[in-house]
Amino acid sequence: MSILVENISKKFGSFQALDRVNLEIKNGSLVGLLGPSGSGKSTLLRVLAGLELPDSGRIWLEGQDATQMKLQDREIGFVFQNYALFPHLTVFENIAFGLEVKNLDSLLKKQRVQELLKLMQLEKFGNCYPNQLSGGQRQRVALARALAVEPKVLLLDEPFAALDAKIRKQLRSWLRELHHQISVTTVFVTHDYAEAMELAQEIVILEKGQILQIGTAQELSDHPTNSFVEEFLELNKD
Ligand SMILES: Nc1ncnc2c1ncn2[C@@H]1O[C@H](COP(=O)(O)OP(=O)(O)OP(=O)(O)O)[C@@H](O)[C@H]1O
Repeated sequence: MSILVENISKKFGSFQALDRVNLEIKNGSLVGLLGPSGSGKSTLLRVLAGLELPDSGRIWLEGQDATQMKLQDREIGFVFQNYALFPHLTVFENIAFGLEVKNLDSLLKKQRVQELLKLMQLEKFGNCYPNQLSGGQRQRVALARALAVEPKVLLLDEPFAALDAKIRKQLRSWLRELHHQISVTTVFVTHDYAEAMELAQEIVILEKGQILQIGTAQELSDHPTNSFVEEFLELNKD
């Protein structure tokens, strides 16, 4: 699904979290929102999800005005930094939970969960409980649950931030491969330059609620259009 963000502004009290943001996200792309803490990345993602209403501007999903549409009507999967799995449900049940809202018969549901377990390389863990899994495995379960309903957009808010560097790196290449396989339009938030560089086809740099530059990793590092981008990329290189 394509996404068009048109002149979106959002204030919290007197704080301008988003300031006239315009952004076009093509169907099937993998886009990273990158910027320092407080730059508005999560707010933009939450506005896309319908978890936050903008003060002004519009969100278009596949050409349809979705500005006032609720999360459950947007066909969006959302994954947060902390996996938020149900501890008393098995991996299988956690993934199936996403399907409860759909009126599928139990055989189809079972098949869909099995497919997702396979896709996430978690076949062996269907009967385990979240506390028997590593952080990386839990985050894959969270992704599987988000994908269970076959969303048209996947929104990821710092999905790997709570994990250690090695696992984070593994999950990045795994997510890239997954996106290659399923091509669902994906927008992820990160403050990690390396993560954005390695994962995103297109990187959006935010600062103080505004988009400073949009480009591929190569374009940004070769031609930063202003000194903030240049310094931010330089500072966060390693
Ligand atoms: N619900 C809210 N109420 C009040 N202020 C908020 C709310 N949500 C976000 N903010 C403020 O808006 C600013 C932007 O927040 P946001 O979470 O979008 O930034 P971010 O770029 O994702 O930062 P971080 O990397 O630290 O998560 C922050 O200063 C935050 O305190």
